[in-house]
Amino acid sequence: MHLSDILRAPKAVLHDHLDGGLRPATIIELAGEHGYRDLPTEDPAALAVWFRDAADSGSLERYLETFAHTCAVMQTRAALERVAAECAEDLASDGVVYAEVRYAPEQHLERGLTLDEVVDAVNAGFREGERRTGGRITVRALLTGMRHTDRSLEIAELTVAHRDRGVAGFDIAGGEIGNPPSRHLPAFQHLKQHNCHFTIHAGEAVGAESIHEAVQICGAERIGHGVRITDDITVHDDGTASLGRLASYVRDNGIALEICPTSNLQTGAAKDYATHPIDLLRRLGFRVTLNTDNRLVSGTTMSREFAQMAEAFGYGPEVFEEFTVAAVESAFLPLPERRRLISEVIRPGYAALRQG
Ligand SMILES: O=c1[nH]cnc2c1ncn2[C@@H]1O[C@H](CO)[C@@H](O)[C@H]1O
Ligand SMILES: [Zn+2]
Repeated sequence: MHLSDILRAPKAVLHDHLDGGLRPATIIELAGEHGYRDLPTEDPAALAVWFRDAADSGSLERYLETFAHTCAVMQTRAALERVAAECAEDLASDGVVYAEVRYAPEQHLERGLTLDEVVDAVNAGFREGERRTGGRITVRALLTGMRHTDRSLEIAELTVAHRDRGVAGFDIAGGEIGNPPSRHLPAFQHLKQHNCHFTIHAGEAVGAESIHEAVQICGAERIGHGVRITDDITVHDDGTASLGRLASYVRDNGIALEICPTSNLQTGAAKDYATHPIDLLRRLGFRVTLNTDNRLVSGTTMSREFAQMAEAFGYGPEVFEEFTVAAVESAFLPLPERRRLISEVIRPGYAALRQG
């Protein structure tokens, strides 16, 4: 598949962090405005390389340290609006037609904004970005609770309060080791009580037990990463595979896995593209979606993830159409909107690609 076709293909991303995807030049400008002096360099190209290299350590904790610089410059209404608008523009120019973009409101309070003001600012930025692209993209926010802090219930309440106004669901993120999903059970119970959507980062730095908690104790509808579901899958010498009870449950219930290959290589959740579990999971019938995680920190785009997977596994447009349809089917959007996106945007887009 040619890069131009990959760029043109309609894409949907369910797992993309707002604070992991800033334009390097914007970080530098905002740092100037905020009086933030701790950036490792003031050259945009060098800054992009710095993020990717610093995050490429094989450890999730080290990967997450780089976010101190992006969060530092996302502390005012104007900065949040700008970053969100640019995020929508950048995704749209990469061919993304639907995006769920997540961030942790609690990380943007250093200069006096309230949680509600943070959410309003980011939403205003997304609306502005959608408008600038002429409506080529629809963006929804997911609000993230940080797993090492104690604000998840508050963020779950914030999610319920802002739903139907640009916020589609909730997530927890941050260091997985020592902070299991069950630690945030009250947040998930609140969301369930209010019929609200949520996904959980699980099975990235910790194995299947984290996914078990996320799905069976907390009730996650989707799993962020989830690659370590392979702990519960045995691949035999003849290439066949046996699934344990948890893997079967996740597959048979169509629980979407928000897979982010490049990020996994940086954090050590996977060894290389060629042996990334995405292909095994897809062949076994899991609901696989392909995602960026952090466009700046992982030095990637949706098109780049597609291209890496095309190279590693020979995927063509059929597989990318399958991933995209799976993503939209698992989106936290009302069903008629999901169906409309699939029948009016995704299917025709891939049909046009096949006709050349
Ligand atoms: O792959 C990941 N695993 C766990 N946490 C992450 C990942 N990527 C980003 N964040 C965390 O989510 C916060 C809100 O967006 C970021 O600040 C970062 O700390
Ligand atoms: Zn993530």
